[in-house]
Amino acid sequence: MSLQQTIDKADALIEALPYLQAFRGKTFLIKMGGSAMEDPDLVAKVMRDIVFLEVAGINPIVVHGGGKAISAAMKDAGLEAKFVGGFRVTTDEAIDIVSRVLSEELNPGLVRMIRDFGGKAVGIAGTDVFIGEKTKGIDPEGKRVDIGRVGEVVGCHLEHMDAAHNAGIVPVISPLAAELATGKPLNINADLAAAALAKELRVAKLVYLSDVPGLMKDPSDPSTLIKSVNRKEADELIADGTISGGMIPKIRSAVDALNAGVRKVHFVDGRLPHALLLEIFTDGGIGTEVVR
Ligand SMILES: Nc1ncnc2c1ncn2[C@@H]1O[C@H](COP(=O)(O)OP(=O)(O)O)[C@@H](O)[C@H]1O
Ligand SMILES: CC(=O)N[C@@H](CCC(=O)OP(=O)(O)O)C(=O)O
Repeated sequence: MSLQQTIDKADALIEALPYLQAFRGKTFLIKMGGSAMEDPDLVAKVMRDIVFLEVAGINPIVVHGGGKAISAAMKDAGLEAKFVGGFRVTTDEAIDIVSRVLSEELNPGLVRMIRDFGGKAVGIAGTDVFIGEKTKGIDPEGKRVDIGRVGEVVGCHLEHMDAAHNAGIVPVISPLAAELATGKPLNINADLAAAALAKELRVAKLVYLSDVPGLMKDPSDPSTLIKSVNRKEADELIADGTISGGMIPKIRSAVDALNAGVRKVHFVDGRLPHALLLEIFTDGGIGTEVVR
């Protein structure tokens, strides 16, 4: 490596200086999408970036998804994965699979990775954090239909979170809620779970890691990345059909979180090495920022 290359490395650290100064002591909520969790090597790189944030004095909280892994496990069990309005139809049989995949496979895997990089992490079942109520799905004709054990978040218990925070441990939370009426588990869309907690904690940043470079005018063309969007523009992009599928709950909950006082929301490609650090610590960023 030439001397100049070595100096460039130090420049990168200096570019991060104002951000490190601004963010020390702040809480960031990072939603790790299931679509970015397929390759364990790439997931491990994200977890290493999270350890970096923690060492830099930021309090990262991870809420993870797992839609793809749940669908695969359902298929193995001979069940068909069906979605209504972006929510998984979750029968009594399916909720057991959802709970198992999230709590016994994906959640401990993320915790282990953080620990492997010398970080401290604790897995927290979403049922110990989120209080939920059953919700209906909206079918393509706009009708409300029963979709089983699916919920929306109506409140959060923060005791486990506070304990983790005070001990300097990264909480890793699954997207399940305990039903208010029965205490039984409800399946929660992970984007909504992340936004609910971000709102409750009024975090400085909410970051969605997914499998696309960010919000795009044409989802099949990365050169159409939208670098920055405000709440009004986001609504227009939903109305004109630019935003569809899994991006709808993300952008809706982003706007919701901003309305509730969250400072900034980011959409970043979780498969790109160091995307999280590049978005947070460089002047240009690399994904989409959603601002008020
Ligand atoms: N305008 C858009 N820009 C980017 N992605 C979009 C857009 N509209 C729809 N999408 C889709 O949203 C998907 C991300 O949502 P989802 O699959 O639910 O991810 P995750 O598992 O990370 O929550 C992308 O893979 C893409 O196909
Ligand atoms: C109700 C509902 O749809 N829950 C989601 C929970 C996981 C999730 O949201 O995962 P991603 O972030 O990978 O999409 C599901 O069962 O797929």
